[in-house]
Amino acid sequence: MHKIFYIMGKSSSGKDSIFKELRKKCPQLKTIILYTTRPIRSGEKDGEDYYFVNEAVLASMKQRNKIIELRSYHTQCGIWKYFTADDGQIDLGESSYLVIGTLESFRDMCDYFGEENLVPIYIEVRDDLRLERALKRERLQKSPKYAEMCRRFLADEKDFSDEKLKEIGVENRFQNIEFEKCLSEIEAFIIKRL
Ligand SMILES: Nc1ncnc2c1ncn2[C@@H]1O[C@H](COP(=O)(O)OP(=O)(O)OP(=O)(O)O)[C@@H](O)[C@H]1O
Repeated sequence: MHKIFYIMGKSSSGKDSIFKELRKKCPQLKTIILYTTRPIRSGEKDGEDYYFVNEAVLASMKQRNKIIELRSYHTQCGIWKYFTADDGQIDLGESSYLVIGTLESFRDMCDYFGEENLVPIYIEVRDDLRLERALKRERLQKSPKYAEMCRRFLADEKDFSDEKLKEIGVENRFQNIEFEKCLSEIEAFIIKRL
């Protein structure tokens, strides 16, 4: 049976950046494209970063029991939902997968696919450095949303408390200080388990 390697971490810890590089280094890992109702950001592509859908599409998938996990965020710009759908993308008999998610979605994925089929990968960055990176990234957006950035930074404290990390059995923590070093550590960790 193949595995789902599940990348988690606070906002601006580097999940997306690590994910993108891992895809190049481990082409045998397939990706799962999540769905979101949040507006598309500069530089993102529909069907690549996410499937950007509206509430009507979500409601229709819900009605057909196609939602594996769903998270809602009460943001400064309204409620944004992110979800994984049972849309035929995932076949653990065929391949392993590389996915980014939250602690809650990790739990739901464990319930759906079996705990033994998921491997958590937790990325960490010191708070001051993480906030600096978040601000730098936000400044590059066409309409920076600083309030939302701050809300996420504060919410992370609760969402990724030590108790919660322990609860889901996160043992594999990777420090993203030097990008290349962090990337190689995660790559080696994955290759060992493939
Ligand atoms: N090791 C690093 N050194 C410096 N900058 C980094 C490092 N890793 C990532 N970054 C930068 O930090 C910013 C946040 O990274 P990224 O978008 O990958 O984080 P994320 O965890 O996916 O964030 P979010 O969950 O908020 O979308 C990006 O601008 C990225 O280029």
